[in-house]
Amino acid sequence: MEGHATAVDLRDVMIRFGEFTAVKSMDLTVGETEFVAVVGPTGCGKSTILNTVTGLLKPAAGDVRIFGKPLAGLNDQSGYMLQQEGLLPWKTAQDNVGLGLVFQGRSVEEARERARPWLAKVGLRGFEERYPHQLSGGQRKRVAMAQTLIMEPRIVLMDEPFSALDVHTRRLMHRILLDLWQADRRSLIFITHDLDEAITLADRVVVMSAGPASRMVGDVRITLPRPRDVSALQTTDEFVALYREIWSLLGAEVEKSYATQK
Ligand SMILES: Nc1ncnc2c1ncn2[C@@H]1O[C@H](COP(=O)(O)OP(=O)(O)OP(=O)(O)O)[C@@H](O)[C@H]1O
Repeated sequence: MEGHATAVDLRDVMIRFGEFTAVKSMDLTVGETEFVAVVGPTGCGKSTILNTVTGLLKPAAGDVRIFGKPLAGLNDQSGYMLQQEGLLPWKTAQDNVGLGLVFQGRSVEEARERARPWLAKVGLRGFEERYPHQLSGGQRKRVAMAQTLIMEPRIVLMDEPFSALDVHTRRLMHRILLDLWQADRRSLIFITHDLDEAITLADRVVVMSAGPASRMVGDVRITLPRPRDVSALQTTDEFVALYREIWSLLGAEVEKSYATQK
């Protein structure tokens, strides 16, 4: 594992909703500068795992440690970016980016001051005064990304953040995310259905089995050198070999999941 310290350490975690066992036994470790993607069939418990890392869900069994300490209550070291970006429609891009700072008690002026360079970092200089409905889907995602990262969480959690975007915009988002992450490496857990996306971005791809009662079935190190050229990468022999290796694990689980949902 990369990174000197372990940021997230889930050991034999079981998550239940009443009588329903969503996750039977999950082990997941993520280093403090490591980018880990989690893939698995629909309903296997990927979001459930992220919610466990945030402290929103309590495991029925097992251990959750954040930077070595057992997680009690909410994880105040994590920042969460969801699939639905949740921008406030009545606030401008810069006020949406600064929202977390205002919640923390900073003045609106200070929040705006600090939001502006973040908008520039995600390529939205000049868009400060736009409202969410005046932005494209990809631009709204960039605002949401800045809104998460401005808080400088030590652990960044992303739940299918780009799944609603077209393939070109998604690739642009990959480039922006990798540039930001490489400039200031954090522990990052990225949930996706898209194996190309997982391999393009991550240091490791963790594969979960079909649910219910899912578990980890694979943990593959992505040896592709960084910095990565997201447009050229996917046709390289190394990428294709990694895709095959991981799909040999994931494909079987996806088939199982189809079989139970027919
Ligand atoms: N609050 C809840 N109450 C009951 N069951 C739940 C709850 N939240 C999730 N589940 C169930 O737990 C399982 C895992 O859900 P989760 O949303 O984590 O899956 P996922 O892998 O993120 O799915 P997808 O890929 O479709 O987004 C599913 O069977 C889901 O129906």
